[in-house]
Amino acid sequence: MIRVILTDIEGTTSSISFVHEVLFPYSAKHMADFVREGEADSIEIREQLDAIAQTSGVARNDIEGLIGVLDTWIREDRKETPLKTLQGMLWEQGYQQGAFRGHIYEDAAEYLQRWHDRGFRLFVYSSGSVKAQKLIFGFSEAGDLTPFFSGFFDTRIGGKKDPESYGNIINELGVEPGTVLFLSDVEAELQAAESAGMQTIWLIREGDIPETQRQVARDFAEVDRFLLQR
Ligand SMILES: CSCCC(=O)C(=O)COP(=O)(O)O
Ligand SMILES: [Mg+2]
Repeated sequence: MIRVILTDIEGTTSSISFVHEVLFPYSAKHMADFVREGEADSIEIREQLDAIAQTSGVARNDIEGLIGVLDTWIREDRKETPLKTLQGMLWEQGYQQGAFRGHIYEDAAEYLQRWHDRGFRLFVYSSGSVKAQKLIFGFSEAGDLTPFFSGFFDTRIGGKKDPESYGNIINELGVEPGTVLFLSDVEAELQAAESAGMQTIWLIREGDIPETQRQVARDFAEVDRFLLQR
């Protein structure tokens, strides 16, 4: 019996193109000034720079070198927690200034509401920081969807391809693993969630559906059919 739905964002509730063609370019454009201008006043920015220096080996006092690391990580789509934290802080400005609104597929917005109303507990697990998750759903094209969610998980709980991360989430939720349905467009994430005992559905929103033993859905309406059969 499914009681909890845990969802990925990019490629699942929201288009890959919104993340890669709107959010990532915005962070690439504004990151250097954001870090240079914010460092003196913001402990949170300084903490991320400490972590970047540690991971990269670039000297902590070499701000331009650390900005270079951030640029590379954005280009390479690295899921490094300090990058994700800084991106969330930056995107907050973009959402608040109306530079963009969060893309959520219509079916995702509709079924998140329906599932919430039917008593499922909804959670997000994304590489984007919890702040970034609350922003994309809070400033979405469909309005503020954050009230539908009971909680948010990001890379601080672990990487999305690591089975241990899903075990950590299960411990936090205090539920039986088999009562959790994880939705994602990335097979390695589904594999990791299954290793921890979760049920999974592979969202394939575009392109051909490959030969697979996995439960596959084109959209959240198809996920709902699966839920109704259970
Ligand atoms: C929270 S919106 C930005 C998503 C993001 O930064 C990212 O890296 C995508 O990660 P996901 O785990 O949602 O595929
Ligand atoms: Mg994804």
